[in-house]
Amino acid sequence: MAYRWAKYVEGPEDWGKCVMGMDSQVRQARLQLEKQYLQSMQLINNQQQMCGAQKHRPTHEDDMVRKSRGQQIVPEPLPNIIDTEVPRFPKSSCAFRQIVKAIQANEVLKRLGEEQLDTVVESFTLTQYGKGDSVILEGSEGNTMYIIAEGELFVTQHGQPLRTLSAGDVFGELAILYNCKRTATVTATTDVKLWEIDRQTYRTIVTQKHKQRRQAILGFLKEAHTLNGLSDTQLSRIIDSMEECKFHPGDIIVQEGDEGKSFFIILKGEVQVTKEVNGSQEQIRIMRAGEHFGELALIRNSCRTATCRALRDVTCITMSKEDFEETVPLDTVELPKVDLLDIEALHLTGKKRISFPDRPNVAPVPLRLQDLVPVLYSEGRYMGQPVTLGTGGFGRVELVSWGPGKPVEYFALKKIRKVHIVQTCQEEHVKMERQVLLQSHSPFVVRLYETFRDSRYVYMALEFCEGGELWTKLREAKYFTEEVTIFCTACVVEALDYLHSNRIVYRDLKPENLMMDKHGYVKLVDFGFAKLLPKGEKTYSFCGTPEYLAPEILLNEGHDFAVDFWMLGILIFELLVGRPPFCSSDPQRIYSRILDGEIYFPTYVSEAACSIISKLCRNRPGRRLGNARNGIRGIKKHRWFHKIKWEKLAAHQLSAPTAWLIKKGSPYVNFKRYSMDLSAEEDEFSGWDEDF
Ligand SMILES: Nc1ncnc2c1ncn2[C@@H]1O[C@H](COP(=O)(O)OP(=O)(O)OP(=O)(O)O)[C@@H](O)[C@H]1O
Ligand SMILES: Nc1nc2c(ncn2[C@@H]2O[C@@H]3COP(=O)(O)O[C@H]3[C@H]2O)c(=O)[nH]1
Ligand SMILES: Nc1nc2c(ncn2[C@@H]2O[C@@H]3COP(=O)(O)O[C@H]3[C@H]2O)c(=O)[nH]1
Repeated sequence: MAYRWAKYVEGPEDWGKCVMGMDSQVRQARLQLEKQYLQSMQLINNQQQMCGAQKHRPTHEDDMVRKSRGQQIVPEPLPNIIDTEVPRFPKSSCAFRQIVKAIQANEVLKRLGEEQLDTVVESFTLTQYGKGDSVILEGSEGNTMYIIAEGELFVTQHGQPLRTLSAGDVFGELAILYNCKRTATVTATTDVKLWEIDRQTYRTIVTQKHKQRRQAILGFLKEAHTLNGLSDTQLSRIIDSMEECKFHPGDIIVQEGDEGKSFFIILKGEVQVTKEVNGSQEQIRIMRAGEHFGELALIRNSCRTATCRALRDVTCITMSKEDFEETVPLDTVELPKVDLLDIEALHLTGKKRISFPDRPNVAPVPLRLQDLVPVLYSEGRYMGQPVTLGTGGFGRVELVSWGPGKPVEYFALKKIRKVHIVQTCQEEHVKMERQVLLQSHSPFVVRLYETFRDSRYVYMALEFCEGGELWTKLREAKYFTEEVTIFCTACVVEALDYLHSNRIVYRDLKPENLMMDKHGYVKLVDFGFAKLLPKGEKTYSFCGTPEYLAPEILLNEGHDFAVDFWMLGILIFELLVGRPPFCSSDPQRIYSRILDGEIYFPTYVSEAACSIISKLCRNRPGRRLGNARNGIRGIKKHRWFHKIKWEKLAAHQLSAPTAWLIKKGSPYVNFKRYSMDLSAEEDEFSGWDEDF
């Protein structure tokens, strides 16, 4: 289908949140935004023209639907990386510059902060290969990234020549982010010298630096008397909303008499504070790293009371008044004695937050593996073979029911190959999946009745979602109507609400992980990446599906519940459009687009949908809808969801607009057909699975 694309600019109520930095710049940027907004609204309404910069218009490749399932990036166990000392290797300034230049030419790595960059560069080691040596073999697992110091190499794929690489070129760069398979072979055509760095070293540096920086900023915020009394969780949210800005010597950051719109914390450099006395500027003080300014006008709702000027190169983190208010209400700034988020949570639970229908998380009678029998295909080419509902790298999910003489009741039996789990070091994740699912009692989360084990498999007896996968339905329909999308994602919001209030972050939202019951209600399945996360803490594992990864995961900044809101925004987009907003056959391009953060919408997408997606997919996690002080209620109250009666949805009292997607017939009619699994599985006796 051919349609036009537009870049959405958040509406007037969001303008203050769109722009950070100096007040005078804010005013200019607002005018610009206002102009763009009016233009884009006109264009969206007319559905006639492109808005935004033409040169960024999505290419033909972007326009294609996602035909294959998103490849999961499995969290990698990296024990104690955070506490490890990274090796450093002194380099000549010429070598240093060569490495910096190569990094800065890379779409993802160029976003490293100054301190991270220096340490990363120092950690590269020099290695040599002879003419004819293969440095990378297509299909092998990658752990190292290279920059060519001297010599030439040749790239081939499936035996076909691709290109020549020479001094300064980077290759094998994806391996620095995660454990991926090499996509091409790289062979030295001369003797070569290469700079190399492995993933563990890179991640250790980046993660350590982010942690140190976060700790330092938290320390500064705790010192700020105006924020005295805010909890660590609130301060952490403030950090998640703040952006870095730089000023040159002489720049006026805050002008006396101007309207105050943001406040600043100095990370580096010196800021002079002056006040006008009898027509001339009198210095009041010099402020340095750790001190903050610009809060007075913000709190008093008055004009700036002094001028603040950069004395040398200054780096600050800054936050707008609107963001500050969204994170922590201003009227509580001076005297919050208790954790507001706790009060909010109490208030919510007291208000009979979710009234689930009475569905205990247990099967009618105790389940035993020997009581379950496979359901067999009753027609077609697989007639008489066991019904497989789905497969994954782990094994498969089969349809089973009680044995003869019992009432007909179906279960989905997930069989996980133990050898595979041990080989890929996924024991902890499978255990976590079991723990989270057994503890979850929500109609929007697939129920786990019982788990079993034998010498080859661990088993999960799951509630059978007979409506099938949303992914398959989406491929059949190409894209969903707004009504269907609203309903599906409302179910997801309920699931996230439930999980987050139980401190569980999901981390793998996508249509492939959503299934429907027979009425068309949507449930989350596949909790392989779910994690219990204490309040205010971050987790650092790199995992998810490329198109759905949040910027903070890509940047190894540490992430928390806000990644689920980002992924919700991507999901809404994919359901409405048929493909995610950041899409390419080349993962590097996906990542660079995610980090650029510009979303282009086909013009048929409603303004309300553009608005909610843009708010969920804000780059800074602290600024995302769902992560502000109203929590997930902020999402539920968004106008895009105005037709959803949340209490009725929770009680399954709404008729699902998805019902027409579900075929009637055999219990497996909504599933693809699979032939029988004939592979011989190995035994595994290490005992990691004794809880199953
Ligand atoms: N409760 C269920 N009811 C019906 N079918 C199911 C159920 N759970 C899983 N399936 C089917 O099995 C497939 C694989 O299940 P699941 O996603 O849980 O496994 P996974 O290993 O975690 O998969 P992947 O390797 O894709 O991550 C699903 O895509 C779906 O088709
Ligand atoms: N797939 C592919 N890789 C290329 C190309 N040109 C250079 N390379 C590099 O070859 C490398 C092979 O291993 P990786 O997949 O890790 O990373 C790949 C790229 O860095 C190209 O055109 N295609
Ligand atoms: N008025 C005043 N502002 C100061 C002083 N020292 C630092 N500042 C900072 O200068 C800032 C100017 O902008 P604001 O009035 O928003 O907030 C002010 C304070 O954060 C001082 O002695 N007087």
